[in-house]
Amino acid sequence: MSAETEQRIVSWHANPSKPRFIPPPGAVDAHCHVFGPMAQFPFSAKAKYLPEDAGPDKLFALRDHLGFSRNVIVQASCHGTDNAATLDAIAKSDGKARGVAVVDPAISEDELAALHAGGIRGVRFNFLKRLVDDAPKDRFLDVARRLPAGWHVVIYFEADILDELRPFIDAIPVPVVVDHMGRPDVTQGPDGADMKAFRRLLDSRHDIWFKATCPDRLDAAGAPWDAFADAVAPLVSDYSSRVLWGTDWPHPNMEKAIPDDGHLVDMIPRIAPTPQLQHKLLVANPMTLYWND
Ligand SMILES: O=C(O)c1cc(C(=O)O)oc(=O)c1
Repeated sequence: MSAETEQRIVSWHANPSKPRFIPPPGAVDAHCHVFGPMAQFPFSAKAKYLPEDAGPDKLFALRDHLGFSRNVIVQASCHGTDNAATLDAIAKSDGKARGVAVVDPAISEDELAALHAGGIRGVRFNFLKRLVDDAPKDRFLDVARRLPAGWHVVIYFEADILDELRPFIDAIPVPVVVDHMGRPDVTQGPDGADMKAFRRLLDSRHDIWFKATCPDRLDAAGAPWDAFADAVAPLVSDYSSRVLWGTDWPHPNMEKAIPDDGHLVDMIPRIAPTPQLQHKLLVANPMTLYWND
């Protein structure tokens, strides 16, 4: 554990409200995480934050409270490349969760096959310097070429490195899912420079997907996150067949501005106003990527 994070932090709301929006049957929370429990699944020695336990029981209780049916559990950076906590949560989900792993690029074919059997359907490449020590593009591409059939790559980066990352993204030989839209400055509006650059990326390939997630991270004004709604609604409508939604629970690193998950769910009809869009965002799209077998 890194020296600056000795105290365990809580980054999630203790008592989230019941959303007014009722998700359609079969709705998937396609971006969430588990932390530990630490006694069973210790955090990585390289972790940049040390959270309190946020295990599968809490995650599945939240799923039910919010009116969702399934989860896609994304390996959190605090667990490094040991996916045991994520796999444990998937195993306890009764088939209602699938996952995205973080792997050492030297991983063997047998280990990849074991992850597949455990419900993993993608690998995550994280480029945020505050979360990971290094992001070796050549090694990432090497593992991206060896993934099991039907898998994709999830990539997390900030808007200011999108141009620099373009050759790398262009070379990924499987579908790509962009976490949190590559963190655009939503206060620039729907036609701002960041959204335009992100649209150019989406237009460059038809198999690049994105998560319309994290108003709490991207809109510092706080709930009801109007700038986020204004900037993101046109993107959801224009690229409705390749957009996903998730809570981001337990909101790693958000301990100073913890969002109410019920309020996050109430963002859905503002960025996806029709039942057709809501069904794509919450059911059809995530089922295509994660339950396509
Ligand atoms: O912006 C973040 O701090 C963050 C961190 C993690 C993680 O630690 O894996 O995941 C996310 O989706 C977002």
